[in-house]
Amino acid sequence: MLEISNVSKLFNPGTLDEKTALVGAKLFMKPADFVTVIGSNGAGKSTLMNIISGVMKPDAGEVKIDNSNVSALSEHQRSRWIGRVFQDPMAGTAPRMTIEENMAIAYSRGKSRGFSFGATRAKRTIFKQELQRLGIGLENRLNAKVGLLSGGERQALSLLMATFTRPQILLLDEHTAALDPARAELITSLTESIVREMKLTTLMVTHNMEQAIRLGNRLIMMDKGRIILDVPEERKKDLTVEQLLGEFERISGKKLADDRIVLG
Ligand SMILES: Nc1ncnc2c1ncn2[C@@H]1O[C@H](COP(=O)(O)OP(=O)(O)OP(=O)(O)O)[C@@H](O)[C@H]1O
Repeated sequence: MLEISNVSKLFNPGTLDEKTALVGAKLFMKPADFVTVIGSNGAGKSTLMNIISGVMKPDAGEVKIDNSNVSALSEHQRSRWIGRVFQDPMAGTAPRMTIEENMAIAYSRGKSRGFSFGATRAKRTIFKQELQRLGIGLENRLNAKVGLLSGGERQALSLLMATFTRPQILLLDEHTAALDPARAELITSLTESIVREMKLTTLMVTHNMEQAIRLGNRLIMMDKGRIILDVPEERKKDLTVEQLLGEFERISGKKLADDRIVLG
């Protein structure tokens, strides 16, 4: 489903500010794989997400979705296959537009030109049904400006908008990190149910070790631009946070340095 082969990325090459972000990164994900990603500061996690979504081009290597090489396609061209939710609740939605208008934009993703952004009665019914899944009453606030929603409400809407056209790949970029614990838990459980129901192939970066172990069927750990550990479902089930930190230390020869680490 998603195949990343030998992807490398170096920022500011040949300058004092040279930074290695990815070194020959390889990752193969099967359909419906839900992979959590943890790693030290500057390990390359966001760069990996940016290269998959087309925000950045790698210096070398390829990204394939469903066996098609998408490396030459822009972020916009890839958006019909990729849904993404960012850490910042402000990032995934248009604040000056209403919930309904935001939903209409997400709904039109991947549809042909000439598709109207307007919300017809039929579309409005679909939007309401979808919003009901979130269980936070947004279906009764279709005309509310998104900028007036709380961070948790906006993140729930972003998650819905990123997924309701069933993307081939869902990228979750620390999408619960900016929320308070109760809202983070709400978004986490919504994520779990949407991913499970839609069988979405999902890659989720998190700084929450407990969440990384609990969610998904596979866990990868990154350090210095490389995937240094890939834990399959059978091993992940019984893993503890202490064991995970120990594994990191054993492989990388240092303690996990992550200033946003949450042990759970
Ligand atoms: N646009 C950029 N310009 C220059 N250097 C960059 C850029 N983006 C990332 N880097 C550098 O590339 C490396 C990898 O960064 P990246 O943001 O992918 O790491 P990360 O694993 O997401 O880190 P964190 O968990 O701290 O957010 C770091 O050294 C970072 O400073």
